[in-house]
Amino acid sequence: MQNFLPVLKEAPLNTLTQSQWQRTVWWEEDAQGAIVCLLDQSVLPLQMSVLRLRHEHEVAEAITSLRVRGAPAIGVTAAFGMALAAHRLWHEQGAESPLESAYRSLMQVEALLRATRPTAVNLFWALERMLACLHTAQEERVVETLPQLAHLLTQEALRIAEEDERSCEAMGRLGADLLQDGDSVLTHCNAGSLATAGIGTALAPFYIAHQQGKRLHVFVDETRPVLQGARLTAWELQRAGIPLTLITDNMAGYFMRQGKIKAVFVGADRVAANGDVANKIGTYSVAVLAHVHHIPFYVVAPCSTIDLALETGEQIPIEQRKPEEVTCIRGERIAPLDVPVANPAFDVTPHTYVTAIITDRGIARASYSTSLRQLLAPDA
Ligand SMILES: CSC[C@H]1O[C@H](OP(=O)(O)O)[C@H](O)[C@@H]1O
Repeated sequence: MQNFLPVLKEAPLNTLTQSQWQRTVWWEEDAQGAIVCLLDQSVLPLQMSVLRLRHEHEVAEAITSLRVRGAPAIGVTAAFGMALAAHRLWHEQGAESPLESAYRSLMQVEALLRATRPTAVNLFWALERMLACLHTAQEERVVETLPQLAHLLTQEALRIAEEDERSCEAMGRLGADLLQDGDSVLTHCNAGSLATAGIGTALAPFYIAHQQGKRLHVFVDETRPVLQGARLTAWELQRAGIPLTLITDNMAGYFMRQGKIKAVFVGADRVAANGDVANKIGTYSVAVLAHVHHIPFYVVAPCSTIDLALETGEQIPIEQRKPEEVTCIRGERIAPLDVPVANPAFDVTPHTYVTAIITDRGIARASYSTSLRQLLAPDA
């Protein structure tokens, strides 16, 4: 059920509670069961629509269709999807339904959610957390009934969401220390509150610096083909009162050469052990341009985005998305019929172009093979 709300300059906040208005993904329960609530990012900024999902298949579709997107946000959403499935089984099969069949069903749900998108490692990190919770419950008989299992999974998913909120704040504070009053910066895609359960990754330093009174100007790459910059980052920054200039992706070099860009801040979908970074397509081009112009290129990513199991970025799977994202804009065709199309959704920036990786546990600098492992060490 979607409730479309007109997006005015300031939408009617009484339509949504202040917290819902700020949030990307959240959890609700009612007499019929549980609900995964999502701000539908596929229709922003022209429409403000809250999706209220009661089935894990709807959650999987929301991730695949980018109604919710952004590495941390899809991890949190998938975790809620696992908990939602447990609540659905409980309400459909009854509180006394045997746990063993529920465990089998939930393993199938995990496989469904795992298959939604291949690049952002947060999705798999969050599902591993939920699987660990499930296996512990099963092997140590932590729970005796399906309602207890549903509650246990819900608490784990809520912890994942709360941890992401805190990690966004931590990255924001560390990143804000790298910003001076009057800085003009550039960002690519959307790595803001819409991409997380908190205030964002790459945009978090801008929000914190703004709160600290530092005057910033943000150049926002529109980020073809899905336009996360034009549609989502511009919307977020405008609502936050942070001055911005929206540019097309092919303008970044022009403004760098004019000396208009002091630093670049981007998010990440997966960081390999050597510091290679997978992020939205076009990030590599921005990184090379920044390198040529001696502009610091910062990656902002929580430790849940770092994949030490992959030695280099060459091993990161790159999602290939449907041609219509390139040949159409909002359903309007802009290219000839049957034209051959390539649509990789991400690229990999070699660590040599990365000035620093700002994480929730600290700032990693080269050599990343050492610094990232130190940050992720259990006793760090
Ligand atoms: C904070 S992660 C944001 C990250 O995710 C985006 O990809 P998508 O919109 O396809 O989910 C993009 O790579 C952002 O940097």
